[in-house]
Amino acid sequence: MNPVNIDAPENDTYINGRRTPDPASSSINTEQVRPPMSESSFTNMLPPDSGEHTFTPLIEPAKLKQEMPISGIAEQTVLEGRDEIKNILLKTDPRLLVVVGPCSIHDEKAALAYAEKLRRLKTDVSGTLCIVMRAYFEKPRTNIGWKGLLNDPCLNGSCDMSEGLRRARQLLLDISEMGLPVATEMLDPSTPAYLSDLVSWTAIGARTTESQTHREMASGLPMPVGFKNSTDGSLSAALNAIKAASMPQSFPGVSPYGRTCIVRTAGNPWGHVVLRGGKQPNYHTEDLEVARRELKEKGLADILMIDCSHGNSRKDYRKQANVLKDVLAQRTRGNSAIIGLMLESNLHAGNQPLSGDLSELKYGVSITDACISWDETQDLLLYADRVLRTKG
Ligand SMILES: O=C[C@H](O)[C@H](O)COP(=O)(O)O
Ligand SMILES: C=C(OP(=O)(O)O)C(=O)O
Repeated sequence: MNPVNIDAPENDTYINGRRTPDPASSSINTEQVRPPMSESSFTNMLPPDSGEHTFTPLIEPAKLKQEMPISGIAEQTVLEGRDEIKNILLKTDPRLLVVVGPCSIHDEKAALAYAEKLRRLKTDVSGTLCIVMRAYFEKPRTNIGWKGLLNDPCLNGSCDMSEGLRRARQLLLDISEMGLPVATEMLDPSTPAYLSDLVSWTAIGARTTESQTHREMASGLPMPVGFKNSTDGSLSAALNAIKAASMPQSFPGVSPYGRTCIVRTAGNPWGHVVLRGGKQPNYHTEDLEVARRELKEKGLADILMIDCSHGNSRKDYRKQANVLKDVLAQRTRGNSAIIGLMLESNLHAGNQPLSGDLSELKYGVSITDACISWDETQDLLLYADRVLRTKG
């Protein structure tokens, strides 16, 4: 837990537990700053070889929201999006939920251009599909790599998370004001306090579904939450997560005013599984039968969402179309558990490495997982709409 003293001026930095006043606002020589008792105790707790740790306070969630308040239109989009998704989960709305968009957002201009195209398409297919845009700002990495706009918005390792939070919130406001509801992955437990009021659907990823911390976080989220199956393909962690997150939980967390405190949540009844494949894809008929049996054995609702990317496409974006078509066919043949799909899509197909020279980055191309292009996305969603209209 971050030991930062919330009463300290916002721009002070902590080095090995010692407060260092913001040089811009103070002429005190940092060598002369004697840490108060609690801070020196913390310093003593660090192992002698721990190197240099620094602690830079972030803006309080309540302050960020005050600076960048949700507008009436944005709030309406978010709440309507949540209600539509809940009705799909209850099966009172027969449409298919489609969470579609970039693997990660690194360029807001491209994200808004994508959102504008999706907004127009959403209207055309609204009779059969409930479209929600992926706006992912936090990337869980298998080992190392860029961890998303929130962590490193300047893409250069400077990790200016204050800027990342502002830019993520601004983009969420802009997309919601266009009337397009948004989905994201919540990775760091401190993120929801800054952004959750602008999100209609949340994923807990394959690498964190088994984590108690993430289940606790999900139990307090105000929107439906999809739990991915584990990276090896097993489902049990996701099923246990749905149960854990549906219950009231008590855990240490951070208040809207940035203070560590005991959080008590009410439980989130809207948890469901997202099948994303693992060592093998898990979207075929027999996989869905197994998943439905496991849901039943656990006493959970007969609800499945299928991620066409990740393990289900064997990380080959060109296979996402096959997955979508196969799952649609299963649904039109009568598999009533299938309530939604996920696609990783960007303005342009494929992906590109994040190298040192940012001027080399191609516009509208993912810097994390490879995505299908906008043109292919549009064709696929129009295809899904046709299939669902004719075959139900
Ligand atoms: O969707 C994103 C990635 O699959 C996930 O962040 C893991 O990526 P990595 O294996 O490239 O680290
Ligand atoms: C990281 C993601 O998925 P998963 O957790 O399934 O790997 C993602 O959807 O961006």
